Amino acid sequence: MNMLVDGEWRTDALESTDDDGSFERQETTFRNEIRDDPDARFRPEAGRYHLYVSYACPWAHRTLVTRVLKGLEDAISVSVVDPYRDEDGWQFTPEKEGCTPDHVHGADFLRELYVRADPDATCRVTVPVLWDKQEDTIVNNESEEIMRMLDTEFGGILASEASEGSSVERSESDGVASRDVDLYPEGYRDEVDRIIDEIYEPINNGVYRAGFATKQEPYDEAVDDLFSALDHWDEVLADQRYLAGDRLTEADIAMFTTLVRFDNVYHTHFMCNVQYVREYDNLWPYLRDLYQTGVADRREGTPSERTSVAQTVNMDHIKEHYYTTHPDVNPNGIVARGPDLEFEAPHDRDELPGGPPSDLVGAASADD
Ligand SMILES: N[C@@H](CCC(=O)N[C@@H](CS)C(=O)NCC(=O)O)C(=O)O
Repeated sequence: MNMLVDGEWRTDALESTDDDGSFERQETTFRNEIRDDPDARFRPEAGRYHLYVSYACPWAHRTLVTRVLKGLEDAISVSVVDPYRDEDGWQFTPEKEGCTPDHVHGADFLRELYVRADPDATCRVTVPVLWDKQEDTIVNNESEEIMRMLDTEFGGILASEASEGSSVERSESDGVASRDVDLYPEGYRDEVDRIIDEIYEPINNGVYRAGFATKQEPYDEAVDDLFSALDHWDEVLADQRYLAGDRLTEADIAMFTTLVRFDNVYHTHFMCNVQYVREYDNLWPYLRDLYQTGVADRREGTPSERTSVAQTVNMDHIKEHYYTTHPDVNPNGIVARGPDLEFEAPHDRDELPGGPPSDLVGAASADD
């Protein structure tokens, strides 16, 4: 396994699969918080923070979806790494489609930023990374915590942007600023936390447990857990629009980034092939509903190109990453062709109670 040990890049560090063949995910290391509190070390400020992501990574993808739904595109900048990861870890290859330079330091490798933040770092070099340009360090590299911070701590920024002249104009023309989107609403919080926790092991991490298992038994266990959890949520979603009921929440974002990769990658590459998501009666329309959620373009009444969940999905990066980056799983690095999914097809989920927060819209409901 490739990781930093005392600030040095090592390609011979301990394995991530146990003796019994089960995949073990490592703990993340940078766990600071941005808080909307005058005494906090990291305070929400427009232009201060930067996100390092891979479009391929489901964990990083959670932060991108939250950033877009919250309207934080102008407040928090983003750099995108190359989807192909070799022995050198994540790298910046701006010449490649969909990738960017490291806008903050012009680094060649993501690991340089980890060492800059902690010269003695001993950890895996993972995305997402939330970087503080002011203190020149990593705030946090745990997706769930970053998602929560973007969701709950930046309300003041959006409100103040909206009260400035130019932002108000922008707000009226494309709905970017002053957005009423709370993805962790009062009254739903315990349920959202419970669901995020509940789906993590069998679903979000379950696909990896299946794909990286090196023995039959842990693979079987992972696949059983995964599909019983998917069956369960398919049933739940027959009567309610979202995982926590009638409101779109962070729990849906956590589920979305796994489901959207499922049929193209996990089904084949990770051998999660009991069933496709597109064969589920409710999970498949639910996935399309989330994919089509975005900010209303006020002229058209449909999600605008710039600010929708769809715009955060880069299937080319997703497929290239998984199929080419795990030689143990797919030694020849051939990228499986299909399936071609119609994420844009109508979903009829708007017939169920509830809907996206008031400033968001789903494409199918807008057509009605
Ligand atoms: N707990 C982390 C996990 C992030 C993670 O594992 N990211 C993967 C990409 S999908 C990564 O960067 N892996 C590189 C490595 O482990 O060397 C989170 O949720 O943010």
